Amino acid sequence: MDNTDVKLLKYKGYYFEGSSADVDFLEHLDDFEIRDDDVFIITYPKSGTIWTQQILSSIYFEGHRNRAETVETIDRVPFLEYNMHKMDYLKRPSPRLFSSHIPYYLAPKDLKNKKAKIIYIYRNPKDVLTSYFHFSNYLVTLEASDNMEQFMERFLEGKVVGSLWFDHVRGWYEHRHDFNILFMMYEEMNKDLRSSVLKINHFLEKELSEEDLDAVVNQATFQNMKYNPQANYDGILKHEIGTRTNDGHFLRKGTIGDWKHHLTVDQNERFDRIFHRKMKDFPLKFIWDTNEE
Ligand SMILES: Nc1ncnc2c1ncn2[C@@H]1O[C@H](COP(=O)(O)O)[C@@H](OP(=O)(O)O)[C@H]1O
Ligand SMILES: CCc1ccc(OS(=O)(=O)O)cc1
Repeated sequence: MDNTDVKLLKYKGYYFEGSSADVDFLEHLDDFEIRDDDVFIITYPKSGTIWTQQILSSIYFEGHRNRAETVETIDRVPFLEYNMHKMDYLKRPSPRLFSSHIPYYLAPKDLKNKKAKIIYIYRNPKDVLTSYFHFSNYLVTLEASDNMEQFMERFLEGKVVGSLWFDHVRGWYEHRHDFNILFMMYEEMNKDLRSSVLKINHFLEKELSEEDLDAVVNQATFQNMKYNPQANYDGILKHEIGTRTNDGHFLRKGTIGDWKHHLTVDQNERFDRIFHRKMKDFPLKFIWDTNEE
């Protein structure tokens, strides 16, 4: 695998995708001016970011609900730390929607005024690992691996964009009282999309007609997103950053438990041992399999 375009940037102990992150911006992130009606999606990579971007922008923008809007997902809900299109975030009209993979300790200090809202999506880490393995081999700026063993090693060391999954999820959860934050589980969204959209809608204090709600849910199904270029970051990934293959999609399988097809028995047992050690006493539950309640 060719890794010549890979750029991993470590800033304050956390790994960013180095070709898109701007160190000057990061240095001022703490003072980034937050508005009360800002909404942030915060995730560890591969946990359902683009899905929630789709849901949020459909809730907020009627044009998007009726498919009249042409702006790409990435420009509707831009990444705070990856300002790909050099937007002036300070001049964006309210309500501003942002996504981010930052850990809790890099959050702008104004976010602690508890008015702006954060939606934190978490996903079982074996599926995160599996999704991330494929995505790292897809995007030219992420380090590709020859096999799962190699990638799993880096994931468990935290030498990937997003750093260590365990620290990210624990960090945000343990500091939840500092923020106005809703925790959503990828697997619950997957099992019951409509209830999840309603939960998000309620948290956002938005009122949508039944018809609008149906449109939001309909546009956020995997089938409807998978072949929609806007819902796959096609513009930015295929034409700006670059991919290692032409036939992939950002949306891959969108299932629960795909890790079972990619981890060996030994790898799975090792993962379990580390998970149980690192997540001991962690109260959020995880769903590992599609049949699990
Ligand atoms: N509508 C949807 N339903 C289910 N999964 C979705 C989805 N939209 C995106 N995903 C999945 O979310 C993962 C990407 O997360 P992120 O946006 O945080 O990088 C991918 O997982 P898979 O690689 O397992 O398919 C992708 O397919
Ligand atoms: C802004 C587009 C983009 C860039 C890099 C990504 O990778 S990761 O999720 O940070 O690993 C995703 C989206």
